[in-house]
Amino acid sequence: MTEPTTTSSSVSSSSAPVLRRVAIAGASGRMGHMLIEAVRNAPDCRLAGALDIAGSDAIGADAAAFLGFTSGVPIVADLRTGLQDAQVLIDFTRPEGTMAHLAVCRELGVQAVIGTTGFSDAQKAEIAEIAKDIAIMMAPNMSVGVNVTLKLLDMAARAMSTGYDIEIVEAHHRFKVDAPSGTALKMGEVIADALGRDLKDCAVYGREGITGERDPSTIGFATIRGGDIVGDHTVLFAGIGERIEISHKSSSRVTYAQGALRAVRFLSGQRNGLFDMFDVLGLR
Ligand SMILES: NC(=O)C1=CN([C@@H]2O[C@H](COP(=O)(O)OP(=O)(O)OC[C@H]3O[C@@H](n4cnc5c(N)ncnc54)[C@H](OP(=O)(O)O)[C@@H]3O)[C@@H](O)[C@H]2O)C=CC1
Ligand SMILES: O=C(O)C1=N[C@H](C(=O)O)C[C@H](O)C1
Repeated sequence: MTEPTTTSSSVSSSSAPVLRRVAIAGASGRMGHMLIEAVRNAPDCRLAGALDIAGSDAIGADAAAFLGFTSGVPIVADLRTGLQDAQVLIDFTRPEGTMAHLAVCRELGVQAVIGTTGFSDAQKAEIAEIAKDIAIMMAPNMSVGVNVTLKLLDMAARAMSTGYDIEIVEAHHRFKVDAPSGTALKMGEVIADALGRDLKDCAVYGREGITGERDPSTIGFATIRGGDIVGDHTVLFAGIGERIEISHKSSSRVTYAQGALRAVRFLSGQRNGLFDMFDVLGLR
C-alpha cells in the first residue's frame, strides 16, 4: 500500500491558495519521493525544481516519474538550474550537500527548509550565518508528534531532575548513515537544557567493557539499526522503584513531509532568520 501524503492538515480549499514554488533536493531519496508526492498533492504548492547529486541515476528523469506522472520538472545536478524558478528549497540530503545548496540559495534569495541531520557544530554556525540573509527552517524531525514529545521531555526532566537516570534509545532502518539520530540528539539537548547541563559534557554514546557504575549526571544514548524501521525514540527516566518511558514511533514518513510543507507556508511570511518546528507549530 502506498502511503498517503495529503492529510486534513492541508490548507483549506475555500479560497484560491497562493502558490509557493518549491524545489526538492535529494529528489530520488526516501524523503525526496515523499516530498515530491506531497508537493504534487498540495493545492498551494507547485514543484519548481528537483536536484540530485551529480552521477545519480536519477539525473535527467522527470521528478514525478516514480509516481507514473510527468511533472515537466527534470531532476538536475546543476544547483543554479534547479533553483532558478524556486522560492523555497526543501532539503533532506547529507550535510555536505545541504551546505552547497544553501550557498546557492543565499545567492539567489531562495528560502530553505532543512531536514538533513548529522551537521557538525561548524556547519550549524555557518547555517546561522546564512540565515541572516535568507529565511531558514531547520529541524531534525518535522513530525508534530516528535515536537510535542520534546515539550513532554522538557517537563519530565524538570520534574525528575534528581534520582532518575536518563537514557535515550533510538531505532532506525538499515540505510541510515548518521548516529545517534538528529532527533535523539535534539531530545538530549532539550533534557540537558532543562537540567542546566551542557549535552557536550554529559552525553555517553554507547558502553562497552568494565564501565564502572553509572554516573548520575550523564545522559546515555543507544542506537539500533535494522530493516525498515522508520524511526523510534524512547527516553527512559529510571529511578529506584519506578521508571518512566516516553516514546514516539513513526510508522510513515508522511508526517515529516507534511511538517516540511507547514514550514514552507510558515516561511512565506519571513524575510530572514533561523527557525525551527517550535516556531512553525506555535510551540515556543
Ligand atoms: N527532519 C526530518 O523530519 C527528517 C530528516 N531525515 C534526514 O534527511 C536526510 C535524508 O534522509 P533519506 O531521504 O532517508 O536519505 P536518502 O539516502 O534516501 O536520500 C538522500 C538523497 O540525497 C542525495 N544525496 C546524497 N549525498 C548528497 C550530496 N552530497 N549532495 C546532494 N545530494 C546528496 C541522495 O542521492 P543518491 O541516492 O544518489 O546518493 C538521495 O537522493 C537524512 O539526513 C535523514 O536523517 C529523514 C527523515 C525525516
Ligand atoms: O534518517 C531517518 O530516516 C530519520 N532521520 C531523522 C533523525 O536523524 O532524527 C528523523 C527521523 O528519525 C528519520
